[in-house]
Amino acid sequence: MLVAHDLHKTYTNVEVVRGVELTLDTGEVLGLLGPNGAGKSTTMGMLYGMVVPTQGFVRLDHLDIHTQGSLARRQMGVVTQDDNLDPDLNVYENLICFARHCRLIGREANHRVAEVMEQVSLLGREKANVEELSGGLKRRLVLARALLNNPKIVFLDEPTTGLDPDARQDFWKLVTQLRQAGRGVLLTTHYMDEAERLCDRLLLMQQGQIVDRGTPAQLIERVVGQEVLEVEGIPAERIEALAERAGMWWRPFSTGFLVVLPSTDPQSFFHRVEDEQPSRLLRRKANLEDVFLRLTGDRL
Ligand SMILES: Nc1ncnc2c1ncn2[C@@H]1O[C@H](COP(=O)(O)OP(=O)(O)OP(=O)(O)O)[C@@H](O)[C@H]1O
Repeated sequence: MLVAHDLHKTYTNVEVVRGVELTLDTGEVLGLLGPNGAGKSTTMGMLYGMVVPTQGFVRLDHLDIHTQGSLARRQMGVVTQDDNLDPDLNVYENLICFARHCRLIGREANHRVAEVMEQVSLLGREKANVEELSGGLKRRLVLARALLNNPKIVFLDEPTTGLDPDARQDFWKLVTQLRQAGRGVLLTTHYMDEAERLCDRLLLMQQGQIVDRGTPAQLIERVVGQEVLEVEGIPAERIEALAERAGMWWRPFSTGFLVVLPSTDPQSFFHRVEDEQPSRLLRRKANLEDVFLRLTGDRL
């Protein structure tokens, strides 16, 4: 449905996005992950037509985003990083104003506003002032606004940043419902649990380029492996020696180290580390955060 080919963006001689290729289908959640400044928001901006690419193109079905932008954008909903709601208007007024922008008027507009409010569980709060809403409710209102034009694709740029765990889970349910309703969702997030839980496929970005892609499970298995150890209380040289003898990747992690367990005979390796008498030793399944640490050397 959405296709981006060879996208580049240069700002004042610095190429911040370099050769991005991606597709997004109906009923699919695609995650765009990467450290701060990797180029995720710029890429997203090019996908929904707010940032003009220096090179490359984006198509939604047969519409070119940059030459047929207004037609294409009618099929898109965008939740940006900032809430950008009008603080002088209440919840209902924020939605009805945007409905007009989507060319909805009269009863049709009222009907659609009621529908999206129900969809994001905001019914009953029509008269609430935007400033009175919690962070989670504001995010739901921004999502409701993005859904007014019944978009095929919804762009969510770090939608749950700053939300408490309950509000994040509420938002996750809404994203799952969007997927079930057959919409394509493009999501950026710094929360690896969120990406693992919600996304069908992931693209990992670093310094403007996509450095790896796959399902969460594929990336974890391919980039890290099945299991890792979190180790504290032994010298770096010992971990280095053990890891290098087994040919396994390791790195400093929190107040200790992270080391990958070999897939053949992981138990022996575990015992060798245990014999060093660490003050803390945790054996656990590898996760997306480990993938990220391995690929970028950074935390998200
Ligand atoms: N309008 C602009 N003018 C100049 N440079 C810009 C502009 N917008 C973004 N950049 C630069 O492009 C690079 C990529 O920024 P972008 O916001 O796309 O990264 P990001 O991966 O979304 O980061 P974050 O996770 O912090 O949101 C950064 O170095 C940023 O400073």
